[in-house]
Amino acid sequence: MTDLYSLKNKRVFVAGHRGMVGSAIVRRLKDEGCEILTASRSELDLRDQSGVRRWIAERKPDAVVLAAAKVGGILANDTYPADFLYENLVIETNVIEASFRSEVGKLIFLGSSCIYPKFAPQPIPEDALLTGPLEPTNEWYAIAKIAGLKLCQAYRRQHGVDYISAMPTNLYGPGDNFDLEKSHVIPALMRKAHEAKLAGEKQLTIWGSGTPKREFLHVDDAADAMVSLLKSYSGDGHVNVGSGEDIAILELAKLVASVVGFEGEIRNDPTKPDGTPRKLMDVSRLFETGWRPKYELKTGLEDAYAWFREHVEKGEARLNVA
Ligand SMILES: NC(=O)c1ccc[n+]([C@@H]2O[C@H](COP(=O)([O-])OP(=O)(O)OC[C@H]3O[C@@H](n4cnc5c(N)ncnc54)[C@H](OP(=O)(O)O)[C@@H]3O)[C@@H](O)[C@H]2O)c1
Ligand SMILES: C[C@@H]1O[C@H](OP(=O)(O)OP(=O)(O)OC[C@H]2O[C@@H](n3cnc4c(=O)[nH]c(N)nc43)[C@H](O)[C@@H]2O)[C@@H](O)[C@H](O)[C@@H]1O
Repeated sequence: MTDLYSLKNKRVFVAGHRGMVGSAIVRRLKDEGCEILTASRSELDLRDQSGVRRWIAERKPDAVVLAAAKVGGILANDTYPADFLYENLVIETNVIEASFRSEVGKLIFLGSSCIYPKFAPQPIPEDALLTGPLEPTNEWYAIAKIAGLKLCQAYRRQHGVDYISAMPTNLYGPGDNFDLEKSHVIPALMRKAHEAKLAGEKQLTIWGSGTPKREFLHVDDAADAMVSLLKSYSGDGHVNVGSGEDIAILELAKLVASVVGFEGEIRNDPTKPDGTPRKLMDVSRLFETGWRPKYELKTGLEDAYAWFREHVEKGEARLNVA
């Protein structure tokens, strides 16, 4: 990738620095020689418009990474539609507008692969956006994320600012949310397999039919891609960020079980939703820059499980989230 924007000696605000993605971006940015600005939620609630305007005006970052959001898996998205739509809309509008007011030159907004239609062509190219109905379990979150990427595009077109958007696929890794009801599939299955192994249980239950396919990316690879885009991408269109490979949920469950060392039976719970049948993104726009992920799924899962075991023993893993 050719660098167009240097982060050296820049002041970079990472919104959401305590989350899985934000903390990975902070780790990755340490190689860039920049000053990293952060604010905990108690210091700055990103839903507070005047607070966000004031905080950004006082700190004057050069660049902003917008990795703060209300995030959850399929059931959380389906259960709390108002929270997922309202909180995400307000966080992104506050941060993007306040950044523009304070003359922040560069901003990267993080969306999600759920922005695409439920039955989009596979692999999903960036131009599949707004070509069909969304997956009902996460349409609220998807609409907020579409608004966020459109807001970046609108500020770019009207005001000429260099605000870009990345759409990451399903992510996993250190710092994930392991709440059994509100998490994504990998942390949920990892915790279920770990607890079943410790308890000597003979069965583990996965949600839905096990047939949906998903694409996964280790969060450190995602953070590396985001920082690469921040330095080298300056386009009007959003960029898919993924591994380019997908796997059926039942196969994923078997892989997680083998990484954890759970040898029992895997059962289905058909009362839980499957969600979209397949969500593999076309990552050629990103791969054309030369960027590639470093983790294979199995080695990424081993890394994530090593992190989980260490932190669950110390009481530092997120097992119950609000
Ligand atoms: N995880 C995935 O599979 C995935 C996939 C695609 C895209 N993404 C995107 O990546 C970004 C980060 O996701 P993540 O997985 O890192 O989620 P996460 O672990 O839940 O982190 C979200 C972060 O946002 C912060 N936050 C939320 N509401 C806030 C508020 N009102 N004020 C201040 N801070 C607030 C949280 O603060 P607290 O620590 O105080 O709660 C947390 O630090 C999101 O934009 C998400 O859409 C994630
Ligand atoms: C990246 C995120 O993807 C999310 O969709 P989505 O891929 O279905 O998110 P997940 O919650 O990871 O679920 C992926 C698939 O795994 C199945 N699954 C099996 N067992 C489990 C389990 O124990 N927990 C969970 N959570 N799933 C499980 C689930 O039914 C679904 O088919 C969106 O709701 C968000 O908006 C976001 O975009």
